[in-house]
Amino acid sequence: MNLVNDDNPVPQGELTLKVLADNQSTNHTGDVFAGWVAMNVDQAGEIQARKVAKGRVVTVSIGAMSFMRPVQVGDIIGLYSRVTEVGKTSIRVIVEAWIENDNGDSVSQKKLTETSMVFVAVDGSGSTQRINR
Ligand SMILES: CCCCCCCCCCCCCCCC(=O)SCCNC(=O)CCNC(=O)[C@H](O)C(C)(C)COP(=O)(O)OP(=O)(O)OC[C@H]1O[C@@H](n2cnc3c(N)ncnc32)[C@H](O)[C@@H]1OP(=O)(O)O
Repeated sequence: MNLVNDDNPVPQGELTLKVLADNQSTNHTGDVFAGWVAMNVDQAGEIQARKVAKGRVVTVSIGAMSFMRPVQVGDIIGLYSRVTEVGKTSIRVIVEAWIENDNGDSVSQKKLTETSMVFVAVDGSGSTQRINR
């Protein structure tokens, strides 16, 4: 499966999180750094996985991420997520990040990145927890 592509012109999944790239998202040259995007992708995936686990989850795996375009300070990033598999204790979530800017008349959406993540349901002490379905 080719996870990173522009074949789908609209985001797939549920809008889970919206974040604004600000001055704290940049490196010393003023560019928004990939780690900031990855952190927000991780958070969106966690929010979606928690709904299934009905409790605490931890990230056990993050797939490859390619960044298809630069992010500018002031850009709004929409994080869309969908659950694709639920195991005994694990939840696979695909997260897409889109640059979404609203100029008042129209909203432009450009895909930034996409990845597949696996979260594991855990209890308060961090031990795996079976998911009740
Ligand atoms: C300039 C630079 C700036 C940088 C700027 C900062 C950058 C910013 C980047 C941020 C990017 C975000 C990055 C956040 C990433 C953290 O937050 S990392 C820290 C959070 N994660 C953790 O702490 C998890 C640590 N791992 C663990 O505690 C244990 O491995 C776990 C998750 C409890 C699992 O324990 P285990 O004994 O392996 O359990 P086991 O029964 O074998 O497996 C449980 C389930 O997981 C599945 N599983 C296990 N391993 C895997 C795997 N590798 N793949 C898929 N499934 C797996 C199993 O198949 C099983 O599934 P089910 O059949 O039960 O459904």
